[in-house]
Amino acid sequence: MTTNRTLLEVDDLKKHFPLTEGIMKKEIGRVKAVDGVSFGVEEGETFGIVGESGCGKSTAARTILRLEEPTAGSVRFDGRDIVEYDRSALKRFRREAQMIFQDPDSSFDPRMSVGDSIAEPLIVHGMTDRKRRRRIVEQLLVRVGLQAEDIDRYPHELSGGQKQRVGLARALVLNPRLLVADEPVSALDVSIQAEILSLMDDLQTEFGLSILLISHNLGVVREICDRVGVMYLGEFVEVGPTEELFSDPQHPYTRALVSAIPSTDVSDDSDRVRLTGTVPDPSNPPRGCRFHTRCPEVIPPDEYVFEQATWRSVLDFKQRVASGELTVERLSELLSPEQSADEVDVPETLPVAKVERQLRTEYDLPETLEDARADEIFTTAVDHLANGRDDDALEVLREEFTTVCQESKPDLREAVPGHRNACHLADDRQDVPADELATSD
Ligand SMILES: Nc1ncnc2c1ncn2[C@@H]1O[C@H](COP(=O)(O)OP(=O)(O)OP(=O)(O)O)[C@@H](O)[C@H]1O
Repeated sequence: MTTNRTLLEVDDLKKHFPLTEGIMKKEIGRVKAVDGVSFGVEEGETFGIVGESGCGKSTAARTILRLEEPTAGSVRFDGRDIVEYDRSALKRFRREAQMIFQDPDSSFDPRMSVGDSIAEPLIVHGMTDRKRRRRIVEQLLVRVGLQAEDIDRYPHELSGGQKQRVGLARALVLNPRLLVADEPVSALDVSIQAEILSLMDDLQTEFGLSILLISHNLGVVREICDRVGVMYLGEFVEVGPTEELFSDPQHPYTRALVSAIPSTDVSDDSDRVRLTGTVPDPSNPPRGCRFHTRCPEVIPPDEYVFEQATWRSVLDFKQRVASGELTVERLSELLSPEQSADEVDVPETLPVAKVERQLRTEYDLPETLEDARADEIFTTAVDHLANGRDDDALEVLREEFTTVCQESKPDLREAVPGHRNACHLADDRQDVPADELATSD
């Protein structure tokens, strides 16, 4: 139950880590782990951040809690910027904003009893009355589904699920207003996951908590989040109400993630979107839309007619040429897959027709592209490659096979009230009145 009062407000938050070299630690680049993220969490609301491993979720959470200093942007908690907190405000913030982790062991000292672990924050914050502490801890243990007698047990005597319940008790003992949960259930069995999520949901209502839930698992965020932000390479690509985001995902990346959620009908994967390629390096993110290098819906150039899947393959080919991988040497290896790399004879030039056949097979391209002019460009590029002129091949491809997705960065904009997404495909929709959008399919 939210109050419509914003507790946490994150504005254009950035956290970059320097990449250094040598003993002088010369900066040679920056990992843009979080690169301009904005969202708010209301009192009593659960906001989820979801995305693949390495997209910056944990760094965002740690920076929001000021466990890392932000590179830029602001985080306001209850209206005040956390970067400007003095010591006493920071101490209060440490009480009001708590975190739980994937591995509950990391928050426990194995030599401390469950009771002592949960009570530790009370001592740190000045509660000296031992009996009172014990009473509070016993009540909390019951509240998180354990027994008062568990107070004298030790972490090694507990199962993973029980440990996470103790982790929750410890996080709640100071009566916080915000709980940041970083992959709180991903180390647990699926049956236990549902129990812990349902417990978090109950505790939220009971304690009037706001929760920031971080997970790579869409099923988990769908379970308890009111709203979700989908993160890719340090940025949000879509932010919206959970059910809307799952039933009508606006961004191709969200569509791909949602389609990959295992269906109850295992034979039905007809709508499943398969993403090609790996997540690019966050120290050198792609130009334009960061997702364009993997996007199944990447926009083709106006000048040519392409089937969508063919255009994706052509761009994959262009990216491989740009990576400098398709040298005559590498192509020779591709043409002789039965030989090991050091056995392959590398001539100065290769037969163009053979290379072309091989590349068409590899990129699942038809014998001739639908658009005759596009086919000519492809053949010209292959001709350059087969003759060792990689730079010329790249120049032709760069000049002719362009996409707005690479050329300009889409803004995160509201296409439907309360639902933002950053995609050029949605740009046409920006001018349509919101009430029409809500009813259009
Ligand atoms: N202290 C650090 N120094 C340098 N790079 C870092 C540091 N912490 C994180 N990174 C990098 O920042 C990027 C984002 O990492 P982060 O852990 O926030 O992602 P994540 O989405 O939480 O992934 P995971 O679920 O795998 O932890 C990664 O490329 C990671 O290697």
